[in-house]
Amino acid sequence: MSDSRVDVEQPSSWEVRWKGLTFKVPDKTNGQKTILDDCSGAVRGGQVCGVLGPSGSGKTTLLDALAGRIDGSRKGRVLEGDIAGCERCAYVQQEEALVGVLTTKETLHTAAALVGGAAARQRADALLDELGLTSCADVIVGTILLKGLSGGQKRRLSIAVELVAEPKTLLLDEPTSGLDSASALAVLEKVKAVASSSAVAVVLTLHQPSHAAWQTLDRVSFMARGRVCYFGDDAGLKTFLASADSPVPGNRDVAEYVLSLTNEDFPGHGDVDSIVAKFRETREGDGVVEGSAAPPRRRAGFLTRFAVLCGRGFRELIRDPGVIMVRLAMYAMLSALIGAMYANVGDDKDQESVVARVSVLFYVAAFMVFMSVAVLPFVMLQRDVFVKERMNGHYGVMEYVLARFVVAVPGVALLAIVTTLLVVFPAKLNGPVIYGLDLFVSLLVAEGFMSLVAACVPHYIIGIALAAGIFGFHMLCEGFFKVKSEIPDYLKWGYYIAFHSYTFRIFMHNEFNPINNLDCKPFCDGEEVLRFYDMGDVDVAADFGVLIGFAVFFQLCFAVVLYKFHTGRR
Ligand SMILES: Nc1ncnc2c1ncn2[C@@H]1O[C@H](COP(=O)(O)OP(=O)(O)OP(=O)(O)O)[C@@H](O)[C@H]1O
Repeated sequence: MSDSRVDVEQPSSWEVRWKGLTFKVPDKTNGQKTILDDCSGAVRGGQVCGVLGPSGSGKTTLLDALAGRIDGSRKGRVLEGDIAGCERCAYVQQEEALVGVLTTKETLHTAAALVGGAAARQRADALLDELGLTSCADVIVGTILLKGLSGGQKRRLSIAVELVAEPKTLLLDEPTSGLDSASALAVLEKVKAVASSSAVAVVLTLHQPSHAAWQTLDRVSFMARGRVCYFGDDAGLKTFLASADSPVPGNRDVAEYVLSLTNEDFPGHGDVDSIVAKFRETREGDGVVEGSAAPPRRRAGFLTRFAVLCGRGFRELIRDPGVIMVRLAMYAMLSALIGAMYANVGDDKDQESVVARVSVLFYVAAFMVFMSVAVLPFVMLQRDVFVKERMNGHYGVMEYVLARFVVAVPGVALLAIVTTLLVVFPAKLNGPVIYGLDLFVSLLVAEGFMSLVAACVPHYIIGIALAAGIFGFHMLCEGFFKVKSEIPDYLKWGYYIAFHSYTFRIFMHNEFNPINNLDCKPFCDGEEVLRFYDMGDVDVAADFGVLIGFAVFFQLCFAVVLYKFHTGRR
């Protein structure tokens, strides 16, 4: 499909054109299911084309195909046809993917900063006005807890965000779904105005347009079971229907009539096969247009994009501190309880004290790191915004992953500091600095691991179950329940791949290495305790190196998974 895009000549005055689009997927019962069947159409810059049809008729799939978001290389699939004029297109999908804590103006200014240049910022300000968002410029988009923009305002903001980069073609999937008729009309009227003023070709899907909404459309395409029943303008539609022996009754709304005529799910529909056959005799969109390709989308440099993403991430963290605050409260509460339960244990030199110190260190290495699972739903929530922005060319994977990492560092540092203060000092353990650093690096590793899991699973419940299982295995292997030499050979790899092992080793060395004398039977000093736990050979610097290696490895894997699998292509 991608190669075939060059086969169609490019338009001079801007035009998006598709010809013979066919998409088939494997199907268990029939061998193959046709989702799009020889669909064609053309929309000029400044025009708005509405794609209508019953549910499941292939409207969204058509937009996906135009946006290049269908993976035709998957086994058993067929994707054929030619597309021109979508090289610089923006796609606004049905589900909004916006950052909830940013205001309307900030959202547009962030989009402008990612494009780069003063002109983009001016355009963002102009779009505020053009899309009727001035009155809500300082209102936040809205989160689960904080009410923000209305549905219609969010829809217009999503569109405005994409228009900042001056696309030539704008694809909108169901821009009016879930809106009342006045809001739906407002969205369509604004889109129509921007299309005219910026000469953007707009293709949008609609379900049941009101009469006023219908008037905003320059072109319409009716679809049924993946086939085009009609493509053209309003006047041509009536003529065509009359020629296809299905004239529009005088008392019927034309859009409503055609939708009932082509909806084969319910009784009373027309002969769709013959309407499609009739249209194919005379259809539009099969011609060839001449012209030149659009220049590529403008984008700020890598460092600017990285800085913008960092800025946005920190702003999110500060404005919506709920997640980090809940985590902080949990760490502080558990740490205070550990500190209280094991108060002054470091003053004692007996066997009980040795057992107690090892227990505290194991608990913190295992459970405090395990609590990083809380990161998972948060990463998954951000995933939709990432995919949308990446697909529309706002930024790439590397700057996104780097910025997420940088934004996570202060929160993780805070968790490590609070835990260290509330555990090490009341329990009078040794080496608070190394202890805190060990916990800090381990929590960063765990954050990276959880980000990777979040990128790999379709639902957070699966992710939490998976992470809990892996962390459980790590705890089992980290050298507490069974020391390294006692772990069966066939499971010894678990000790090495469990990053908890290195966290625990550093804790143990930090605690027991400085102890020169102990007042208990099996151990006369800290060295002996370490040897007992098979940790006589611990090299703290090397183990820190391994932990840092894990942190880098998980972030790289996270980037690779995002790059390969979160493309927005389906
Ligand atoms: N990759 C795919 N594999 C299997 N079936 C698919 C695939 N993509 C789309 N379909 C099927 O093709 C049909 C058309 O889907 P599409 O989402 O394009 O319809 P639609 O007209 O946008 O529907 P709605 O108005 O309800 O959103 C549906 O039956 C859908 O299940």
